[in-house]
Amino acid sequence: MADGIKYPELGETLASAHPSQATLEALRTRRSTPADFLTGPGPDAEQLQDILTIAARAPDHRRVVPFRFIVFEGEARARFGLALKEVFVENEPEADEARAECEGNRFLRAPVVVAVISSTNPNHRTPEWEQILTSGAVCQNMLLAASAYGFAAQWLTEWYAFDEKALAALGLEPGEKVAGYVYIGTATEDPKERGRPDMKAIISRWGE
Ligand SMILES: Cc1cc2nc3c(=O)[nH]c(=O)nc-3n(C[C@H](O)[C@H](O)[C@H](O)COP(=O)(O)O)c2cc1C
Repeated sequence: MADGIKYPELGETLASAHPSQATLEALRTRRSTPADFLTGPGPDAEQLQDILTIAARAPDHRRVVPFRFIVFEGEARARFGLALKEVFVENEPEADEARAECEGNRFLRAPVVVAVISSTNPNHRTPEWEQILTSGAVCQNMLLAASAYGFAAQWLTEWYAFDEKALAALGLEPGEKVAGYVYIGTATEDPKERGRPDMKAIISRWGE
């Protein structure tokens, strides 16, 4: 646990709400930063531990904990990249070397990459659908915690979240899936606002 960071004890009474204009403003203006626009520094060990601990507080029906994290830092990013490159070349033997090199460098785009693994228990009383949703909430919590620490981030899947050989290289157990690779670092360029949902189109009031 990071020095000075206090996590609640089991059974401790907690605030039922956290009124904060700063939080509202951060949520109103939240944006992902594309991985290509990330660089160092990234979170240090204590910050990352806290970011992961916050992410793991996502809503989780009956505390199944249907997720786990695989962290990529330092030279592990390049080492995993070699495995990705190998899979890519096997899948696309016609592709040129520059493209293969690019695939091998994917994890080098950010100082820290966290693979959020959806690891559901299909035999549990909690429907698997709910367990899957928890992993999405974990990823979003991670983005918000990273942002509150001053880091930029992006939640990606890309092809290597779905390729069987890439998943084997990642070390997934049967039935596990990648909910996302969360790239965390410092933005080289601030993002611009993108289109947002037409709220009128997505809100209805039942019975009206
Ligand atoms: C499960 C999931 C997977 C995603 N995978 C990709 C991806 O592979 N490539 C990509 O460009 N964006 C991907 N995105 C979208 C980005 O994370 C991001 O949401 C998008 O760039 C819009 O930016 P915003 O978060 O600021 O709205 C994914 C989002 C989710 C929720």
